[in-house]
Amino acid sequence: MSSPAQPSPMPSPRAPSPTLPSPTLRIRGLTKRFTNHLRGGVTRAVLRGVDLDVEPGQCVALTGASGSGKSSLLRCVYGTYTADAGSIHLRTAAGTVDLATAPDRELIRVRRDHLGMVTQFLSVPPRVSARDLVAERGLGPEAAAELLARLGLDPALHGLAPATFSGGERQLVNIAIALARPRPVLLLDEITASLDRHRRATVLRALAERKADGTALLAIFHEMPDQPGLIDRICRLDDGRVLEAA
Ligand SMILES: Nc1ncnc2c1ncn2[C@@H]1O[C@H](COP(=O)(O)OP(=O)(O)OP(=O)(O)O)[C@@H](O)[C@H]1O
Repeated sequence: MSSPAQPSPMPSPRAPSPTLPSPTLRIRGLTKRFTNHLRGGVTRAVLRGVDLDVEPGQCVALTGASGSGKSSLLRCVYGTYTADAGSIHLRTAAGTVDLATAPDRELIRVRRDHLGMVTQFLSVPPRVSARDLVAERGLGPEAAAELLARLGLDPALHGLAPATFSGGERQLVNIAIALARPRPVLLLDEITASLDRHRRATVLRALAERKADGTALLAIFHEMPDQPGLIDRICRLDDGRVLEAA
């Protein structure tokens, strides 16, 4: 696979859009317990009253030991896991919704228009090309190919379905799908872990651009990226709570 093209210059950071209410994401008292039914219903509290705000145009990096609950926190925000207690207010120009209690139909609408999540796993229908998967998000085929190329996916792969792609190639498709439709909040779960150094830098630059456009980012990183201007705050999950680390 060829090396990615020389990156286009980063846009100068702009102030967050004044039309977006602040904070975009306000989490209060978020609690999540898991019950092991194979062990007599023993319960383990993973999140024990998480408080966290993410402002428009801000990137909050989430760290913490393995198993500290970082992915669980993101999954609660995205609605994959239901919260046991607490609130997760997502504020957009269209209004505020509590993701902790929103009905499924509302969650689906919020995900489409306001809240994206990228994980390390690509789940896509078979026999649909990488370009079409990205284009389907409203971009059109040319812009989809441009985005994929910019992220560093070899153009020879654009017309192929990602089923046979390498881990890193699949991840680039995953990221392109998430970036294809701009949404005010992006949840990112270790999205650069399978990428080489060049592509990691390219993806981090693309995230910094989204941030400069006002997108709020809540991102799990095991290794803190050194992309200038990307990370505004580092928060650590410890004993089920979020501590401000920097
Ligand atoms: N669906 C689930 N059912 C039961 N336990 C779960 C579930 N999801 C997560 N856990 C447990 O919750 C704890 C936190 O897991 P989580 O994946 O959120 O941690 P993490 O901080 O993201 O870890 P890592 O850095 O290793 O990815 C772990 O002990 C995990 O086993």
